[in-house]
Amino acid sequence: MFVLVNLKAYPCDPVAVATAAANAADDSGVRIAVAPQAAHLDAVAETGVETWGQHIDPVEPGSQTGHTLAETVADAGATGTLINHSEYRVKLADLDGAVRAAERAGLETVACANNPAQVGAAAALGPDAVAVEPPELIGTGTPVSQADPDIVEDAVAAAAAVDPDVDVFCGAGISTGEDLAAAADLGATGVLLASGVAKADDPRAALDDLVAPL
Ligand SMILES: O=C[C@H](O)COP(=O)(O)O
Repeated sequence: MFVLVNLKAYPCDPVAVATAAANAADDSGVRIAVAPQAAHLDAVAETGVETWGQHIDPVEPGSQTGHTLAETVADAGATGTLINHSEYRVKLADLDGAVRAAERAGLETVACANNPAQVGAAAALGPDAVAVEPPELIGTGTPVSQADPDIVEDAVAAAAAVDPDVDVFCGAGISTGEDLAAAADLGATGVLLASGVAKADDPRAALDDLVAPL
């Protein structure tokens, strides 16, 4: 299982969380990545943790003020990026363009989707993985694997029907090892989570609990 921790815009210390994640990954052998704000990519990457962007734009180098360029994200030390997070949705054409931009820059991609139908559409664009997240469960602490297990299984089926090479992750409300194990049982090969770690008093303890069943 891949554990992708999105720090969103939470007022946490990104380097402290990244250091905790790097140590938890080293000690457990579990793949853990951290996606900080774009301005914190360099500092997070310097901790040695696998570092991801939260977003890239479907633009090429050049006259593109205010956009997040895939190459810059890679230069800052990221090896992958989220695209189309529920809190930063993009048009289908821009999702396509962002996946192509990530390929150009050598970034791995996780395209987010709200439901299995969107998972199928996103998978058709050839990201490395899709992450299904019911928006109403984000930040609630109620895990998608418990509140809506069918959506995870249906997302796995929807992606497999389009492109069996696209991995399926799930997210929303995941914060414990039990949640992570339930996601794996439903066919997910990774989880996308945020508040359970970014808002934890002790991020290292939260991460250790998450990966304990693996
Ligand atoms: O990117 C992460 C997801 O939106 C899940 O957030 P959450 O773990 O706070 O529910």
